[in-house]
Amino acid sequence: MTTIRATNLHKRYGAQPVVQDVSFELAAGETLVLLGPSGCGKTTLLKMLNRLIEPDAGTVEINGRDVHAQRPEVLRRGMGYVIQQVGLLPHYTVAENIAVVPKLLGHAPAAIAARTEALLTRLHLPPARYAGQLPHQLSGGQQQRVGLARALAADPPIILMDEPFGALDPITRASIRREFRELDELRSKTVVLVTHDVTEAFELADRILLLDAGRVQQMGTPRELLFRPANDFVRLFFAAERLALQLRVLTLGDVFGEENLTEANRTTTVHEALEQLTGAAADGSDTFTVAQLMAAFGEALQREEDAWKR
Ligand SMILES: Nc1ncnc2c1ncn2[C@@H]1O[C@H](COP(=O)(O)OP(=O)(O)OP(=O)(O)O)[C@@H](O)[C@H]1O
Repeated sequence: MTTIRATNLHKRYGAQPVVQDVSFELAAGETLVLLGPSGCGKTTLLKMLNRLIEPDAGTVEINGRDVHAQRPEVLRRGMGYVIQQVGLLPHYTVAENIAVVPKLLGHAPAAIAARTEALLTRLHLPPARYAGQLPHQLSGGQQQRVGLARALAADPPIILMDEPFGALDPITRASIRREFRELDELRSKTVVLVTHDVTEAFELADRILLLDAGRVQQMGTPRELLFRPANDFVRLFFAAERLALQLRVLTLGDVFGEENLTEANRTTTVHEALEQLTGAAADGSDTFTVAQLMAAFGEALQREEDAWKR
């Protein structure tokens, strides 16, 4: 089922077109990453989805209803929103910050408390320690987790995220990204996430919408963008990190053949497998070595490139 449908969106500021004729459809449960260079219109496009910005032309429908037919504040309560600056209320505790939207929606206090506890636990912020703290007592990564908990608190079916990990150092960023991927809570949600970080896009996206100067250059799976770029812009955009991205796109199933693997292993990416083989937790019980993996990866890449050429 289509959850979000954007049709022929246009936006200009003065003479500068910022979003030009953008259309896309998103199914329930999909994660779409809006990717592109600085100033290409990602944030503007995201904000059109919850009416923080109104388009000059074009429509946005959520579950078949034009967002223009809905009051912005009602629309926004149904869509979680996470931004880089987090925007926690400084004089409210972590728990109070998370409860803002459920309270507005009139949820019962006991239900709100239970939900807050569950979310904090799942996001590795033990409630006994963190629920009563103020935002300034938390690290940037912890604040970002609270921002995510707040967006999830009222269990909205759609979550919009604008550079949610942008303010974090690279190590915290990678670990929060991993938690984010593994959060059951998010699996069923429709997520639209803005980033200019190519690796982040490849790790999180079901599909990527790559923009340049307000225009869609290509929309597709990470694999499609990497192996079947629609134009030179797309090809060059990924050129510098091509190998790292190929490691993230190809799975053990692609490399060794699905029939040779357990179900759990098939969808492990080559990148993850390399981390496991070389990381601190490696216990020597693996059925292949780094050298075997890299050789098979090289062959799989060749097969992939040949397949797209045909
Ligand atoms: N309120 C505004 N008035 C005038 N120009 C604006 C306004 N908001 C955005 N712009 C311009 O529109 C263009 C797109 O901005 P937008 O924030 O959507 O880009 P972005 O892709 O999200 O960029 P970044 O990755 O740097 O955040 C930029 O050139 C920006 O300067």
